[in-house]
Amino acid sequence: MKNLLPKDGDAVYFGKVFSSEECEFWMDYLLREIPWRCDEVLMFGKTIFTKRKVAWFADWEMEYRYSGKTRRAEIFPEKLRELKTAAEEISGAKFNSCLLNLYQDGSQGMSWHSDDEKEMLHSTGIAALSFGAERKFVFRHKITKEKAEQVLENGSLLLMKGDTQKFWQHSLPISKKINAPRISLTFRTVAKI
Ligand SMILES: O=C(O)CCC(=O)C(=O)O
Ligand SMILES: [Fe+2]
Repeated sequence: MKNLLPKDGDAVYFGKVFSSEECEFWMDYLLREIPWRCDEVLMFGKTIFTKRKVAWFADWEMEYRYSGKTRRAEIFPEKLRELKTAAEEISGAKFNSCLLNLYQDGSQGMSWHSDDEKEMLHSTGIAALSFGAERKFVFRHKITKEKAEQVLENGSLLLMKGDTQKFWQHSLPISKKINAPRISLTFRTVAKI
């Protein structure tokens, strides 16, 4: 367990928290059972559809804002709660929602951003579980432009908390060498509105 950031935030990498068998089970389950769809995001005032696919779940049918758009989350499927419970037990925090991301291969990634929507309660942080292909995850300080990176392993957990979103952006860079899918589950706490 280590903090990946030299200052202004806590990004704790727990490494692998699931066995290979568990990873295989979850990858298969998530690919088959999640209603994946392309995401709509606002880019320079225009709506675009992402190559990456997403799904949102929450404890109740909540509305939330992400990337300039208001969406509605579906209720957590019972099975998926097992992953939420695991993320909560390991991180010691509680979450009420989850954004799942599916990257079919290394041609799909996520550009620089902070998860700093005002409805997000930052005290608990964001816990990200990774399954499938190993991908590099990079942090960049908003002022000094310092960088920190970590390869997110199959079955690993990353917890971003404290001032991380305030001072750092993060991204999942494209890597043409990778031709297997990766799924991330990013557990969050959204304020009731
Ligand atoms: O896929 C990842 O690990 C990162 C996802 C992310 O940054 C997000 O969902 O906000
Ligand atoms: Fe993010």
